[in-house]
Amino acid sequence: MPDLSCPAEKVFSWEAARQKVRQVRSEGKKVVFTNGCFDLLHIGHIRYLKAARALGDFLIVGVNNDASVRRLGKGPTRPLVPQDERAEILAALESVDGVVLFSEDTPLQLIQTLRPDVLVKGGDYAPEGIIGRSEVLSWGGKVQVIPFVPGRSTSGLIARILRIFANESGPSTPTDQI
Ligand SMILES: Nc1ncnc2c1ncn2[C@@H]1O[C@H](COP(=O)(O)OP(=O)(O)OP(=O)(O)O)[C@@H](O)[C@H]1O
Ligand SMILES: O=P(O)(O)O[C@@H]1O[C@H]([C@H](O)CO)[C@@H](O)[C@H](O)[C@@H]1O
Repeated sequence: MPDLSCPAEKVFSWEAARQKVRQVRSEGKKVVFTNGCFDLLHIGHIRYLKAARALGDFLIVGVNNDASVRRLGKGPTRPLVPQDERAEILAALESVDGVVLFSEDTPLQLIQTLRPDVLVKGGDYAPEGIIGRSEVLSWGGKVQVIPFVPGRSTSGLIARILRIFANESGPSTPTDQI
């Protein structure tokens, strides 16, 4: 019977992530970095992470810890999914090679620690607004924006669930198409 309580293999401490990235780079491979809250995963996340992975050989994802998400202003009830579960869920994806939690307001310190070759965000960000952009460019890296999957967001998913179950009795028929 597998130990279901064990932490995901691909969830790294900062130091373990730094060493892993150093090993990957020593093998001549390209390290891609992205970051986010990833509270309730949706198809936009999945396609974006798959596209990010295709930009290199090793994709490491920085994930805001719970306190960081709460300071981001996504709402007092966010995140819905606790940090260790958000990290383990992402680590289970084939596209993701490593996950690192960060407690800061931005991933800048983590980016400076890992020094990725490619920094990625989704199309909801303009290139010039991506934290860490100038740093990555300064060491010869690239910054890429992945096209946005329209109509897909965690907050949109939450709003849809609230709309459908507003009267607590839930839908008698599917009244709210995606
Ligand atoms: N629909 C989408 N298509 C492509 N990338 C996306 C999409 N939604 C989010 N992303 C990317 O996923 C990463 C994590 O974003 P985040 O967790 O904030 O998702 P979200 O759906 O926007 O959440 P929320 O609605 O709570 O703000 C970011 O880099 C963001 O650019
Ligand atoms: O999930 P989000 O809200 O897309 O992730 C945020 O991204 C910010 C981004 O990197 C700014 O360029 C980051 O500063 C913030 O901490 C969240 O990770």
